[in-house]
Amino acid sequence: MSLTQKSANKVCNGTLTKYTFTSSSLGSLETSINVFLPSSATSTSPKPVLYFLSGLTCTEDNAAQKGGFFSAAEAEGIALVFPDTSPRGAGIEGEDESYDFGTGAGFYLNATKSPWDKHYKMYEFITSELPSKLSDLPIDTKKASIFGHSMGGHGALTLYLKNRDLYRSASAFSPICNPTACPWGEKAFNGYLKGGVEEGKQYDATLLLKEAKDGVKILVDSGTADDFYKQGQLLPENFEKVAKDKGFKDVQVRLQDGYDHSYYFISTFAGEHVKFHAKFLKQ
Ligand SMILES: N[C@@H](CCC(=O)N[C@@H](CSC=O)C(=O)NCC(=O)O)C(=O)O
Repeated sequence: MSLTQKSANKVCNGTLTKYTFTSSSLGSLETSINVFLPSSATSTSPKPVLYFLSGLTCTEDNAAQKGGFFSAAEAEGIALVFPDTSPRGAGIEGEDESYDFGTGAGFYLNATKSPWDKHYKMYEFITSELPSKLSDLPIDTKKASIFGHSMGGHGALTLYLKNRDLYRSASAFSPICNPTACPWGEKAFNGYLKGGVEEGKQYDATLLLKEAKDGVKILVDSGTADDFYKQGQLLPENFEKVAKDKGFKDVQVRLQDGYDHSYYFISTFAGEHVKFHAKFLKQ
């Protein structure tokens, strides 16, 4: 087993375990994940998995500690995996200077610009290396879905739309829906990608949805009192317009009255999101 266990806590009758391992995708840096296993998970009854991608400044702990996902995951018999949001300790100059680039802000892409391209490969990490690391756990990684928050919502939507064979459904809380058209996305793509925003189009959920074949299963929730929404960082209206234009019946974009960008919002709708994915994971 290449996972090193750091802690384990019983929660909602299941178990949350923190593991570390050395990641090849992230240039041989150590990374940490939290894994929730429902009490029904056994080697003879492995459970489907729902990956949660967190937002800017987060580690693997924010959503585990504040998301409120465990009760629904236990009831549905679904494992949850919470990875970190970037490599840590790459030693790149400027890596820790801002909250929205570098450490804690990997943007779930594969960097192509030096010096970021050696370590900042969160796309490869989540889609390929992470599932392989779960092989000794009672998890059926062939039954997988993905969700996330803000930058992690962008990650969930784009990884799903680019890998319909890997994930059955995607959902997101306050996602960055159209990163080629907002300041956070422009900064990330210009910083990590040789081709800048043009190269970043391959990581833009609204643009990917335009090219998607029908059958997409997506739930998006954003709050009307979210300052980042008001500043035009999230642009759910652009994503919704494409879904409507394409006639995608299984794409829901909901604006929730009075909710902000915080984990209070996420925890309010956490159970609904887990149940949304359970429909597809248990088919
Ligand atoms: N200036 C703030 C911005 C950081 C922030 O709000 N991060 C959000 C995600 S934003 C989009 O990806 C977050 O989830 N924060 C952690 C939390 O536990 O709430 C700052 O630097 O804090």
